[in-house]
Amino acid sequence: MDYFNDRDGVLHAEDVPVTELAERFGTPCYVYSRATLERHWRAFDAALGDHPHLICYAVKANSNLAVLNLLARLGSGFDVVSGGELERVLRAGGDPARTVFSGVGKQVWEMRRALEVGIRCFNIESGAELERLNDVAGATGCRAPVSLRVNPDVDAGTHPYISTGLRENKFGVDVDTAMALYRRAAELPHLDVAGIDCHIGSQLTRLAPLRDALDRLLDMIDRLAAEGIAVRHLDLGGGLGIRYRDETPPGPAAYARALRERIGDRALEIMLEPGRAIAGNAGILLTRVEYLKHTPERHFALVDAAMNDLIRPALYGGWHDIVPVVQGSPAEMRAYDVVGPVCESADFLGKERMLALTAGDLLAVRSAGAYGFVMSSNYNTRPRAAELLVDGTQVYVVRERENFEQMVAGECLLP
Ligand SMILES: Cc1ncc(COP(=O)(O)O)c(C=O)c1O
Ligand SMILES: N[C@@H](CCCC[NH3+])C(=O)O
Repeated sequence: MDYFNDRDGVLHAEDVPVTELAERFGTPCYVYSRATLERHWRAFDAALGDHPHLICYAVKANSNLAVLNLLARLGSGFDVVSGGELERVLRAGGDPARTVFSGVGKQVWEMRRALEVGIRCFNIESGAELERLNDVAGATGCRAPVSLRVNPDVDAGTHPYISTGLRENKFGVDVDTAMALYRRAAELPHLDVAGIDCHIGSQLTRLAPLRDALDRLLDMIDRLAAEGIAVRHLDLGGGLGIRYRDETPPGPAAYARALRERIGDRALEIMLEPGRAIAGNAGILLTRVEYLKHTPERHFALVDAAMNDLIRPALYGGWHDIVPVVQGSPAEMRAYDVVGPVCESADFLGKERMLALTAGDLLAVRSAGAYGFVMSSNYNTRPRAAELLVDGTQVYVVRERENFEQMVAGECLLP
């Protein structure tokens, strides 16, 4: 079931014609489907069934407060990577006791704040960070729950920019270093060894690398137990891919089966940090064709969304389906490069897409719910787009389009 689908030749977001959204709220804008977000979150939760578990949605994928709030209401946990994301979770009604803190560069203020609100666990990525957290916790008069993020050196088979579990990546620590750091953590007075963690990359389309990583972690868990260091949870991070084009990634059910099989009867709570798999296909970017431009080399559709709105095509060569909102155009079908107004040749949303277009047509860029708005910027002093959330026939403006004053707020002229 796709909650973005054609009805009578018009793309709908749940029960609302997307044409109506464009008319009422303008373009470009992001449109999210509440039903899709819920269905995806519940699929993870159901897949782990009665095994003790916590789904910590990766806030970075889509951090809109309304999105976080609806997941919090389902009972979701959260994975944050900054003090800012932690504040978003709190503002959205998320439970700090279900929140884990990942990331290689946690600052003292971020650690302090996370301790103050009582987060579930710090995913520690280096020896220096471990020592710093012990000091901060000591000064705060508490014990900090920790996991070590293991870099298992497995090839996740994804784009190099979003691969994180290889030795050359900055993330986590190798197995031997992690073993030594666990011994150190067990000695430090202000740390509580709670779990073990890894995250090998994003947009994974095969289970094999996840299984390999899991096997390495389970082996470590058994060795640590033999040394008297008991970890209570196993956090395998996020990473499950989605279908942008023709990928066939494993779903949460297959993933959970593989996990439970291998974990066997070890008393381990399972944590997962899915981001893209929950939000990616729950959103579209709506844009309008401003001009058509035909050159001897190419046909261009110049649209009102750009790389500042959706940077994935420019940054990773990310492929997003681009579909007309209204079917049945009489215009000639051509291979269009769909490009924005930004002054960069990397400013494209898609290349050589077969489309029948007329200026003024609406297009939907699909699979834009994750790493879309959150990676947007004001480059070329373009306002960041509005975000809408559709729930059946209801439409909520969950973030207004920026105005010029907001874009220059905090800047000043020289005296
Ligand atoms: C530590 C961590 N957890 C979770 C995620 C979420 O990943 P994804 O959106 O691929 O599920 C990421 C991003 O890749 C991450 O770095
Ligand atoms: N921003 C990336 C994913 C990054 C994952 C971050 N750990 C993307 O759009 O594919």
